[in-house]
Amino acid sequence: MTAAAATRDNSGTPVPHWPAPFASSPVDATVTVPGSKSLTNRYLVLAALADGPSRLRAPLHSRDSALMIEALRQLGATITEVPGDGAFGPDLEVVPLGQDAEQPLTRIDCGLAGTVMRFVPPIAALRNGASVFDGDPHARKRPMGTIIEALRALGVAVSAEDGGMPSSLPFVVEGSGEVRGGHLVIDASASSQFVSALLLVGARFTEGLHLEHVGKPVPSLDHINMTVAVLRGAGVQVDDSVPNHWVVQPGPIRAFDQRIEQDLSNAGPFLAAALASGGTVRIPGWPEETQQVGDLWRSILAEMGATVTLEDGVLTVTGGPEIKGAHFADTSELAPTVAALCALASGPSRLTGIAHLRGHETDRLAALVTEINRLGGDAEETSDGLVIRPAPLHAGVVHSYADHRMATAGAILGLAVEGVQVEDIATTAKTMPEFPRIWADMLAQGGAPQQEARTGAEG
Ligand SMILES: O=C(O)C1=C[C@@H](OP(=O)(O)O)[C@@H](O)[C@H](O)C1
Ligand SMILES: C=C(OP(=O)(O)O)C(=O)O
Repeated sequence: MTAAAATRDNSGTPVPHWPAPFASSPVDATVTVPGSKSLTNRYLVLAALADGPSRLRAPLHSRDSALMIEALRQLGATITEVPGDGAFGPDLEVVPLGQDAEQPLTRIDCGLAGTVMRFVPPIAALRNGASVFDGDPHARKRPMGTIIEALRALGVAVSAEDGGMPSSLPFVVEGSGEVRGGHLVIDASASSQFVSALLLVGARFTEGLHLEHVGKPVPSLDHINMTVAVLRGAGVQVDDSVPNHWVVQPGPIRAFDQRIEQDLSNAGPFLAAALASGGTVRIPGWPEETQQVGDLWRSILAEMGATVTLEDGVLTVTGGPEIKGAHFADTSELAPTVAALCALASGPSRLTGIAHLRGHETDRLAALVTEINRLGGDAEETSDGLVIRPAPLHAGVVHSYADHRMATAGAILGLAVEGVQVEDIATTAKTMPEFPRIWADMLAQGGAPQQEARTGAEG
């Protein structure tokens, strides 16, 4: 896999690599992270489709949420920032999009956000007008065919801007103001987001939606369960009692006032710091009950040798003398963080059920193997995951491939291996613009003294 070229800012000037702080003693810190990307973008979609104004409290403010807000504004929703009590930015008030006369052509920038490129086209189908979808260069490589075919099967015209048949971004959705819905068969084996996208709008189809998946297993099932839970919370009837079938009854989506949980997937790198440094990290406000896949950190990190407790809403993770290798199936978006820990483990690890990570922000399996091995590690791709064996790591540059979770994986490796630099740490802005600051704060709290910043170098 070719490593990314040196990052440049808007004026073309090379941006120095980020010297990953090395933990010369165990971390001992309490950390909170911004709101969940998956919950923020689901609630934004539901609010745009709801039967009245809604409020999101303590939502995420990041590139992915900004792209979702802008996309929904383009489709006619009014979204306003209002003061709130969240530590990471204002609340959001959303006035849903109308169902008016013909609307002018609009352009939607999906960036690299899977939730925008998958969740928004079905909403555009309900709009009376054409919407052009495009995104970052790598977004054009992410799997989109299932959504395009699904909309066509529902009677919605989707074409390339030159009139051809697209199978990926960019494409044009010609909304006619309504979608009949009914029984729809799709292959969602490349991304759970295909299922979530259609379920989120299903209640607004005239006949509702009976969605059926056929093909290899759907990955990231926790994210579909999250979609079903938020829909039910907004009064939508969803029957998911038969595997691979979801039936959404037609009807209104109730307006809501909803506090967004912190992003438990993004809590992962901080919790991993406890293992990487043999220290302790506490996260207050850990939800008692959640649909977020990041709740799996409790079992994953325990299996890797940490002591994990959840008391009075505070998750405490303490690393042991060594990180244990393990076998994990379907770690979904947690996989890059898990892989970084596996590269520091004393025994071999296997990650399975994550073939679809090849279609994420980058081909994550190839990127992880390349970057772990670049530091002297021993990682190998399998047909559906990774094998990572113990090997002494050394200093070097970890490339991010515009992938926020590759950048944070580099930060974890840098805690345990002196002299690691991360190319394009700013890519963490996709879901956590505050990452470098929160990481530095964690290290400044005690335990590990933060290493002097080293001069960035091109690698
Ligand atoms: O619906 C969501 O919010 C997400 C679903 C998952 O996508 P895949 O099913 O493509 O893995 C996950 O990896 C992504 O980060 C967020
Ligand atoms: C796969 C991810 O993002 P997206 O929502 O763009 O698919 C991720 O955040 O790990």
